[in-house]
Amino acid sequence: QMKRARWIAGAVVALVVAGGGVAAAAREAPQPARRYVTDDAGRALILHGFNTASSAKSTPDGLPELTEADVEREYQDMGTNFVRFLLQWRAVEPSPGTYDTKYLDKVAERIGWYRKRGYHVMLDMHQDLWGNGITPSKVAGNGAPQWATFMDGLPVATKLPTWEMYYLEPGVIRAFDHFWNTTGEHPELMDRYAKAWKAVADRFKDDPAVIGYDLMNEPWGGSVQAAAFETGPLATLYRRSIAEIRSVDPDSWIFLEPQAVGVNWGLPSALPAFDDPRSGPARIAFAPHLYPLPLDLGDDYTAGSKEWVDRTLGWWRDNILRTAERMKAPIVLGEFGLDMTRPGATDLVERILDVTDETAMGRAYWSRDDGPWGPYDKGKAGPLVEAYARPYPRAVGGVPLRVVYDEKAVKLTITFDANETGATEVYLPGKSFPNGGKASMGEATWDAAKRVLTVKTKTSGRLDLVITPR
Ligand SMILES: CN(C)c1ccc(C(=O)NC[C@H]2N[C@H](CO)[C@@H](O)[C@@H]2O)cc1
Repeated sequence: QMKRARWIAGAVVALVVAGGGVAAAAREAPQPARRYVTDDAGRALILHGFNTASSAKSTPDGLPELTEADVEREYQDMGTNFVRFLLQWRAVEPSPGTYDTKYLDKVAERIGWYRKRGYHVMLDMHQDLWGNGITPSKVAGNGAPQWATFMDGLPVATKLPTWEMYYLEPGVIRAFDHFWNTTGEHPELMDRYAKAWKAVADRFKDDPAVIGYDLMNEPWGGSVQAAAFETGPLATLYRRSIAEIRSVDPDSWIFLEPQAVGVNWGLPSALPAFDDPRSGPARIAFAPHLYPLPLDLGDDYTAGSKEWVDRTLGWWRDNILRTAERMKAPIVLGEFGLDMTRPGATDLVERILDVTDETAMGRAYWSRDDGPWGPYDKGKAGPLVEAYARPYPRAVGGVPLRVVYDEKAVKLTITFDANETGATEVYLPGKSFPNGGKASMGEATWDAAKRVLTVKTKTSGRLDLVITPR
């Protein structure tokens, strides 16, 4: 019966998505704008990594279960260069206006493990369902501290068939309504959140590994939804947080997410453009998530439903590009992922990696945790390791136009408009590039320990840099 109910719900939502998709398809398919998150030298970065880690949602200290050896293994196996590192507001600010420097020290220690290996760290103020305090037994929810949780005695079930349904519980809606000031009774909460970001930015503004801040994970508007939410209270929170961050940190990138519901599946976001009060070009990026609806409804990326998934991927791509164009922002796909034991899972990961390559998006897989979704399950490498260990340009000395990896020919082609920002660095996995790689132009240096080929090319003109095995 439950499955039937889910199907009916899914059919309704699929019609909405189809409607959205048809409407979107009726318009000109948008082209990637070739905007990138850049490093201090101005090189375009292709961010390729994981969310680390979901375990942070429930650990008492709000830190992910992670060792430096885990970071080393990830680098050796997959050559990633990026991590979306989960923070918890409850740990940053255990009581109003008091910031836990010991927690931030422990975060800094973990960032150090990534810094040693050349990673870029995006700090994610993570929440799901508001906070751990939405149920007395803490069975669901993470992120917000207890002192910021006001449910006015409204009920929250202690057992629901799926975790997402907690978002509809009266007590959870009320907690969000107070935070967004929809009730008008707690205007201080948004300000506290923005100032918590100021405290984090003040701590990490000079850390060369910290690329920036993902202001809120999968925002949920409570009683206010869709465009009213994204252009209303969500935009207000982002503007206030940007101002607080920029009051101490002029240079880190700021990553803004749309609302999760609908947009994760392919519906358009109404997120507006945001000013960046820094001297120099804006450093504000758009950071959506991608979870194809047919998979959320229990389908696999196989047989008949593969076509549907590909259609929703097309709508998602077009709508994300339209929002990024409105924002004049580069795109980092903050989350995508699935149970890697499902049929077609590896094909879907490879398809999504191709979409991000074609559209200049960074990407962080959900998630690094041990288990059937992750690269390792009970410590054993699964199919995701090979799929994720693909050759890619970590940094490009110019503006990339196309990145195409021809697996059969073992050939990576990077087309870019060269500039004077520096050399291009390419990660080459051991499986297809056992002895490293060679470049079709410029001066190439192979670092066998890091498995990185650094290519000094001309600093002007449109170049087609082709990398093949040495
Ligand atoms: C009803 N709402 C608001 C809702 C429903 C479903 C998701 C979701 O699947 N999210 C995908 C993944 N992202 C989180 C972590 O950010 C994971 O726990 C989810 O699997 C989000 C929100």
